[in-house]
Amino acid sequence: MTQIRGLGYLLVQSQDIPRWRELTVECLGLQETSGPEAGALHLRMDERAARLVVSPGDTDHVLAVGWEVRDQFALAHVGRAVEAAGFGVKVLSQEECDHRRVEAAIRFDDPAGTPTEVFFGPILDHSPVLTGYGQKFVTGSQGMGHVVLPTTRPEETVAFYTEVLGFLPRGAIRLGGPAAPGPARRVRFIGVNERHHSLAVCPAPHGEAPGLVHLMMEVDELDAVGRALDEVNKHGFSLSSTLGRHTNDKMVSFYVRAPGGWDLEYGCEGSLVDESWYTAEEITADSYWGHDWSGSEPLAAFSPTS
Ligand SMILES: Cc1ccc(O)c(O)c1CC[C@@H]1C(=O)CC[C@]2(C)C(=O)CC[C@@H]12
Ligand SMILES: [Fe+2]
Repeated sequence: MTQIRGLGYLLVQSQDIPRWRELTVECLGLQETSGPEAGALHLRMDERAARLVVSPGDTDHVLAVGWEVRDQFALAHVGRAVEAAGFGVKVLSQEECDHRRVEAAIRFDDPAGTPTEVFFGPILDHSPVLTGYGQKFVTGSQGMGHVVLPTTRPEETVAFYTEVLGFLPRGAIRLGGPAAPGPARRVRFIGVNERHHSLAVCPAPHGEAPGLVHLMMEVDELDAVGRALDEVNKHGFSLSSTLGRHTNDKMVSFYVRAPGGWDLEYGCEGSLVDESWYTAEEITADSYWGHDWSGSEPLAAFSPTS
């Protein structure tokens, strides 16, 4: 049984904070809030102080994927398991924890090179959550959403999350479709709670920045997804994929290119997994309908010139 309860936060760096604000606040309806870092964009989705923080910098890349555990005992347990697997673990200082607004955290790189943190004790903000469309973000026991990580070492990366951190396989899709020539390369979906996947590991040709394929956030109503889609188009953001419904988690979503060459997936109606009966399946289409990727600009993780 994994100690990890869900995706807790995501910290990224970007050269273009104003455009990030336009996308997340004006188009997607996240709440901008105050925070410890001057010049950074602190974004609220729920009662947590901030779920997504975008810090200004010279390059665009992930600073930390934050996984949440129940308490200090679970954190110690995970730290020991990661060290025993031969990975260097750093305990974050009080200052670093204050910056993230958590009680305690550890940090290590996963086999893909993703800066990974495990924490407990998020600090809450009890003021009303003011979202742009009156929508609620689906978080709570399902965590803040899911991330898809690119990796040049898919086997090691999946083995790390499943065997060291105890994440659960939640199926796969073959890249290039079921009849692709050569050895099968799979995107593997991995979960830790009732959300179908909190993580997906995507084979990628090279391992440089930004270190992310996408972040998915879920809202509680289709109208918010539609309204966000209108605003994304109105504000001239590049749609990586049109609206569609996925075959595995049944989510209705679209994908928009964020500054930095990776995507934000914005959706609703994700299904819940019942671990009593679930078995990992291989899907042969990413969607029942929609999700036209043909207008997508290349992902930074896939283009050799990034
Ligand atoms: C197939 C699928 C199911 C549920 C999801 O939340 C989800 O993001 C996906 C798509 C995963 C993946 C991706 O994000 C990058 C572009 C990919 C690699 C494809 O070209 C097919 C699968 C896609
Ligand atoms: Fe996704």
